[in-house]
Amino acid sequence: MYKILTLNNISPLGLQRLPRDKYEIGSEISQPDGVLLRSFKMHDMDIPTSVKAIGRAGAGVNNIPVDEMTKRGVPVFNAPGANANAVKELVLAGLLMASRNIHGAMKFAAGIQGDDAAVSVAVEAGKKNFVGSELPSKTLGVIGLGAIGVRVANAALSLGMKVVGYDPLISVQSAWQLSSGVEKAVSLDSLFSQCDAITVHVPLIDATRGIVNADRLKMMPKGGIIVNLARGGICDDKAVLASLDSGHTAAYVIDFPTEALMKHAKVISFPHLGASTNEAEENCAVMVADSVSGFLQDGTVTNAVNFPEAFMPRNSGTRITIANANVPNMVGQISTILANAGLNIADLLNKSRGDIAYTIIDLDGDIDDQTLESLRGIKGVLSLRKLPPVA
Ligand SMILES: NC(=O)C1=CN([C@@H]2O[C@H](COP(=O)(O)OP(=O)(O)OC[C@H]3O[C@@H](n4cnc5c(N)ncnc54)[C@H](O)[C@@H]3O)[C@@H](O)[C@H]2O)C=CC1
Ligand SMILES: O=C(O)CCC(=O)C(=O)O
Repeated sequence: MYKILTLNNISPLGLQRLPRDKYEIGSEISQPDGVLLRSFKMHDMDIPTSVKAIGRAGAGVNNIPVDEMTKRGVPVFNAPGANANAVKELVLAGLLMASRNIHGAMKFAAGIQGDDAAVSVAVEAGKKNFVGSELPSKTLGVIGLGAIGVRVANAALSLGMKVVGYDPLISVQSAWQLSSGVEKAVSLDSLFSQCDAITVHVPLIDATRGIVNADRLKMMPKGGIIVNLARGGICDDKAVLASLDSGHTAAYVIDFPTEALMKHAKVISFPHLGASTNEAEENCAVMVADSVSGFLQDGTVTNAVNFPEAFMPRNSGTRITIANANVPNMVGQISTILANAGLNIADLLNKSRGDIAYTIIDLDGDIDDQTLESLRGIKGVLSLRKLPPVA
């Protein structure tokens, strides 16, 4: 029986992928084998040593101590692209809300008092204060062309906008999916200087913290719109507020409001709503539950942010999996110990990613505790698991 601790509500469709004859699931589970979460902040949590896998039902993993888990040899899985359409739709909504002053106009309309005739007079008199502008005459800058950025860029093109993108680390897959109509910015500064609206779709990491800052906001034409549905911290909120106050920036759409942001008339705040659709919640939960169960039951690795992809079909024997530092002669040391124990390797897969390597070995016969301890004793081994033969 595997024990799964849930730190947030996970869509039942995902939890159904973990059958109850094999999985005990709950929010109060002790000594869990796996953890499933969404935005719960794990940095201050004492993560039990029983944890073998963590599954983030979403994209961003800045709420998880990934480096610490890597040192423990614990994979952290996410659900790449599973909520991208949901975020794209809210970005487009935010862009339209800002460019058509929908937010202020709705507040005005909700505040009108009186009978039908009075309402009609107030509506016609008040609407001049909310004149907006249309998207086709505008240039959108998209920073980060991954699962979400590509969808936003392509959708904005189809709405008639000119689109400029920036992503020095763009993946081959994203490059294939990106419309050829999206122009490439040579630098962030160049993107800011040519865009009327800018939307960020990068992870929050040291390199992206504060990339929307006072100097770059000044490079934008007057009346610009900033959309941040990625993470608080990617935009320097103080600089954005100052630019809104000066009248240079027209609107800020944010999915991570703070007290100061929420009070501001030119800020459109959403309550971290980007991925909150039934479809996205189900997609994310299913994808990550499958990754976690694949790892717990078979040692396979799909969509981990800190482990290499690793898949080897299961034979009927005992399987061992080893995560170790990516240094020379690890496989040599492992196979020597197995040979000395009289164990034959039926199948072996060894993959690496950066500083970490991961090995799956199917054995003819069982492996005893002493041999397992010898393997654990190899310098550089981070974690080792023995998976019983498939029933
Ligand atoms: N508001 C919400 O509910 C949601 C927010 N997000 C946020 O959006 C972010 C992006 O999500 P996805 O597009 O799914 O991730 P992704 O991993 O598919 O794309 C991220 C892109 O950012 C690029 N990138 C990384 N560093 C960069 C840099 N310094 N400059 C420019 N580009 C850089 C990468 O090359 C990659 O193409 C997530 O990390 C998360 O923080 C994601 C889903 C929901
Ligand atoms: O689970 C959520 O609602 C948040 C989604 C998110 O921020 C992400 O996937 O990075």
